[in-house]
Amino acid sequence: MEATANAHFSGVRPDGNGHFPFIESVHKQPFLIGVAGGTASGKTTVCDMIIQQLHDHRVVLVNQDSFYRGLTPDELAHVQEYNFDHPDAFDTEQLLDCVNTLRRGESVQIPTYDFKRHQRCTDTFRKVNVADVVILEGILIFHDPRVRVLMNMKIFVDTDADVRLARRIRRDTVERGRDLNNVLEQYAKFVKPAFDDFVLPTKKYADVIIPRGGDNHVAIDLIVQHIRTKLGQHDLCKIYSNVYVIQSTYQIRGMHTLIRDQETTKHDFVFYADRLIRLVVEHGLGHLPFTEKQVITPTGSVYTGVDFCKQLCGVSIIRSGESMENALRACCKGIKIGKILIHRDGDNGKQLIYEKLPRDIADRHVLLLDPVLATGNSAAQAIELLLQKGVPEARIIFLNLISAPEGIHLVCKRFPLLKIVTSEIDAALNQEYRVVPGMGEFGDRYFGTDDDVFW
Ligand SMILES: Nc1nc2c(ncn2[C@@H]2O[C@H](COP(=O)(O)OP(=O)(O)OP(=O)(O)O)[C@@H](O)[C@H]2O)c(=O)[nH]1
Ligand SMILES: O=P(O)(O)OC[C@H]1O[C@H](OP(=O)(O)OP(=O)(O)O)[C@H](O)[C@@H]1O
Ligand SMILES: O=c1cc[nH]c(=O)[nH]1
Repeated sequence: MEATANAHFSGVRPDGNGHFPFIESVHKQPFLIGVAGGTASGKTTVCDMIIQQLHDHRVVLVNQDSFYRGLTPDELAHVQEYNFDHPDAFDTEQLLDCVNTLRRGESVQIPTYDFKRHQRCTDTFRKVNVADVVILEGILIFHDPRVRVLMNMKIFVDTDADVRLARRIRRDTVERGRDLNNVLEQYAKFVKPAFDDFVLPTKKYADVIIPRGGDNHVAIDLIVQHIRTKLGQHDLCKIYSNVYVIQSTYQIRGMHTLIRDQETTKHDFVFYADRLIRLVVEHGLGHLPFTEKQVITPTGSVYTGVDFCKQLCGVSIIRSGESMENALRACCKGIKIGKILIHRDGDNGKQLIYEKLPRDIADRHVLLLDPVLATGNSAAQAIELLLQKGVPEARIIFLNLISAPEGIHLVCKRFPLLKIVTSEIDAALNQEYRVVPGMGEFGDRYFGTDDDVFW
């Protein structure tokens, strides 16, 4: 039963061992942020605030401190002479290995370091799972160019030396039970010179310098906004400025998880596909031109707002595109909706069979509706027809739920002026031109025309 459903939805058949070649998770590289700065500059506070504000994304923190090398018996005997602030005090090779493992989408075991014994805890590790964002934090995290080059964003926390010294004295005496004289001696002998020689020179690599550390709420808000924008951007959005992916949130990921799950019932599939379609439609409408409009409110005051674009229509690609019509009608009262039927001849060839479009379509902005962009052939046929009818390319907005990179390349190269608004970009097409991971045959799942499935 499951195998039937599996083979149907993904268009993939199991190999001789019963494995489905495309059933593997497709990972996206995490966004890597480096946070450097002098001792007790407030790096931890900055990281905590970023994590807190990115609450709807998975964020993991990796401290450079975890990669301190344990001291040898000889070094331990002369611990007062040991320079914990020198780059050699860290096992950077191991840090690099861990970061590369996380970038490959695998979880990793991070060592734990005992500040009291100056030793690694040999039997305790911290398991770090892959996440949307990985923050690397430490005084010398920008020192090694091999680590630096992996970072998507570099932040330097810049706090006055006297503030840092005061915090350090407090932390080391109160939290780490050290003697005040030792703390001051270590600071003068190692911490300060190493800051000048190794930490401060890495400030030039920072993309953002935060004065006053965790107290600087404005800087942290701006950083979080930037990270959010970057997280919502697929690499293809960087290549084609006319591709828009709606901002991913856990809410949206949850809906995608449901519609992509082969075990989701027709009822739930329709419910969650409809919710996502509504979001895509609202987002797409946001790309239409607005004109300024003033109204008088019941308090007699003037409110300066905007007026929605009037000359628009929808065009659905039969049959899956029809699933998007209700959402469009719900947002735009009385909107005209034309239809185009394209017949799939084999898997790659497309033939236009039927069209019924508003007569004045050339004067309208067109929202083209189809939940799946796979090879892009259906969309390209539909767009060609709209252009023949006189619709300017720049007035077409193509709305869909899932796009394959192949379809995006085809449509964007051929029609660079139109806009694509989608809710997720998938990994690829399989040999049968189905989107993977995908959601199977959208039309069959939405309209319940699949007899083989088990619901
Ligand atoms: N005495 C001693 N100092 C150590 C040891 N290991 C690390 N350090 C000190 O720990 C410091 C690194 O951590 P910091 O950047 O100050 O710590 P932090 O808590 O991340 O700092 P902020 O979050 O910026 O406040 C270095 O300056 C080292 O001198 C140790 O085993 N013994
Ligand atoms: O980018 P492409 O490779 O052209 O594939 C995408 C097309 O495939 C699906 O329609 P399908 O032909 O399965 O018909 P349906 O709408 O009746 O399900 C989908 O709704 C698109 O129209
Ligand atoms: O994966 C695909 C490809 C085309 N059409 C679909 O509905 N799904």
